[in-house]
Amino acid sequence: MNNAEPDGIAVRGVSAGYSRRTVLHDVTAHLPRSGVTSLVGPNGAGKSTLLAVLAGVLEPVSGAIEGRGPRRPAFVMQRSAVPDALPLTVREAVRMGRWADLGLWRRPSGEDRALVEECMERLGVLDLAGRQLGSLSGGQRQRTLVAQGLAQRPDLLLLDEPTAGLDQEARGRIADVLDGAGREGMTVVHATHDLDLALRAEHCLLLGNGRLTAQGAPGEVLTSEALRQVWNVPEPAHPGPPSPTGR
Ligand SMILES: Nc1ncnc2c1ncn2[C@@H]1O[C@H](COP(=O)(O)OP(=O)(O)OP(=O)(O)O)[C@@H](O)[C@H]1O
Repeated sequence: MNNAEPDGIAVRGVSAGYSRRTVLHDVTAHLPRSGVTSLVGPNGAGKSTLLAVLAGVLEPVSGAIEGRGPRRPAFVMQRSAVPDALPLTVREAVRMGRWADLGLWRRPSGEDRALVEECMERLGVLDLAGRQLGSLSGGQRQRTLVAQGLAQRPDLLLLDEPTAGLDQEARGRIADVLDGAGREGMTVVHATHDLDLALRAEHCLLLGNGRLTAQGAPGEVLTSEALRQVWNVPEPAHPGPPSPTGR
């Protein structure tokens, strides 16, 4: 399935922004192929902007992305970016994930239909297949959007805060699905404020103020010292509670 460069995806000196405002500055990073990378950083650090550049929907001002592979990346946006009133059922929304491969005229094959059912099943929304998106809870809608991303069978699966506002069970299910997608050969990149999810990834990029602060194994990158620095939190006068990484 995965036709990206064997070494993964290279982000080379990427600067990007909106109108004349540059918000991402000279980011050089490596995203390992067939695995999960988490993007961590405070609000406004540039995580969504980097995802948009990786997705190819935002042209960088300078620099380049190499090794994305020939297939169009799948970009699962924050569920708040999807209008509530979209008149679609869950099954129709997940089916839309097949559109890029089908083109305008080809009807979905049995294989396409089976893939749609499988993706709904993996995200636990099969029993909601006939429900309108607008009638779902936030977590159910989020799981539907992830199912739509998976149904695209991308080389590169990008997700913006896929577990935001979800309960423990739904977070665990999405984390399992992302791990599975990585094992199946997809390169998965997600922006998150969920440190547990970030720590489950194979690789992690820490962004602060539009710049890459650190990259590597999440347990090495997400130290309490590094998190304090990018979040601009002063050193505690007395030793505080241990960080999630225990470092
Ligand atoms: N469409 C846009 N037009 C103009 N500025 C934008 C746009 N999207 C984001 N920005 C600005 O770019 C900067 C980086 O935003 P971005 O959404 O990439 O950060 P983030 O790390 O994803 O934040 P969060 O954790 O809050 O989602 C912010 O200062 C933001 O205000």
